[in-house]
Amino acid sequence: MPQIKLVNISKKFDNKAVLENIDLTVEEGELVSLLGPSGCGKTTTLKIIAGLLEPDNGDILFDNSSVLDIPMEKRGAVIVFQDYLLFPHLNVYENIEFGLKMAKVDKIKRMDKVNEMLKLVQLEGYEEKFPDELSGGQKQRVALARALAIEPKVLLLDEPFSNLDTRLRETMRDFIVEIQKKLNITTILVTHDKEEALMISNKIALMLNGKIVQFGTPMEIYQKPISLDVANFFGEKNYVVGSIEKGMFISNIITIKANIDEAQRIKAMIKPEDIELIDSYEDVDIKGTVKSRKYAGDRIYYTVLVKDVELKCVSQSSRVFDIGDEVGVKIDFNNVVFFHK
Ligand SMILES: Nc1ncnc2c1ncn2[C@@H]1O[C@H](COP(=O)(O)OP(=O)(O)OP(=O)(O)O)[C@@H](O)[C@H]1O
Repeated sequence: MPQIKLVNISKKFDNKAVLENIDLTVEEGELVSLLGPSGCGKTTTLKIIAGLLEPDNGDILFDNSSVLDIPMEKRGAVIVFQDYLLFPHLNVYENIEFGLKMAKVDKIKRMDKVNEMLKLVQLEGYEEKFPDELSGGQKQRVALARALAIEPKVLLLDEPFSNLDTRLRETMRDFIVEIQKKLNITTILVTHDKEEALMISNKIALMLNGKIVQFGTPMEIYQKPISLDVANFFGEKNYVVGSIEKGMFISNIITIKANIDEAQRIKAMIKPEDIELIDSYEDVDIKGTVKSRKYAGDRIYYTVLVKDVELKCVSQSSRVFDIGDEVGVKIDFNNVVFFHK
């Protein structure tokens, strides 16, 4: 299964830049997510890799050879779209068989392959069913089986879970990751769901406005965002403004070590989950007052006023505080990230 390399890919629609200088390397057998908000160019990137669209500039390499001049059907990359695009007049067997027929694979081999795929996606016994007799999860498994039947080198998944309810979404995620690992197939998945990308990817390419703004492992990208835009994409954060003097970040509410150059205005990012609230009589340096509380079952969201700074925090502790309570505020300083303002 090949390594995929996008080199300086750009694309315009109606004179509007949709992709700008995209560079991306997906190693053999890796699952990489293209993550980003609606309209940032994820699907366009996927279509360019598959050969459904041509880039205006740049190159696409599979194992270091350009595939730009190779037509879609010979490129060895298949896309599974979010609406599955099953043929409604063909049954499950015929849907899975379709690509093999197009490739003129002989009948016995087709039968073997379809049966292998039915087993892989656990749909044995469903051969005669038509798409409208299937649940969303089953349709998706047929679409996956149809895509994998032709033994592609590259699997491209466009929001494959977005039409499924939460429970089924989790099951299908695990299922796809399992199959992807089993076949060791190089896979690129498009999603706007940050949690999904964090949970299933080897690496994430975060796209904003037609550019890849950060590429890294889920932990790198979440813990060490390189910009405020990246940080904010992953949810609400606290920003405390201060300065750097002699290796220390100094602000109104915290003074901590910071290994960055001296600067007058710096923002320290503190994630809500890195703040713990404790009873105020315990031994803590920072104290505050609970301003608001939102109960979300397994978590509680609080805002806490520390001097003139309002901090958001999320707690999974069984200790519940009331609005107006005086609390101790413990911050995990190891996870603080600094940005120049
Ligand atoms: N064939 C086309 N002609 C003109 N504009 C297009 C075409 N395809 C996509 N676009 C535009 O390009 C931009 C990027 O679209 P794309 O589908 O790649 O985004 P996306 O990140 O996949 O978004 P979504 O998650 O909503 O599908 C959008 O502004 C879209 O309107």
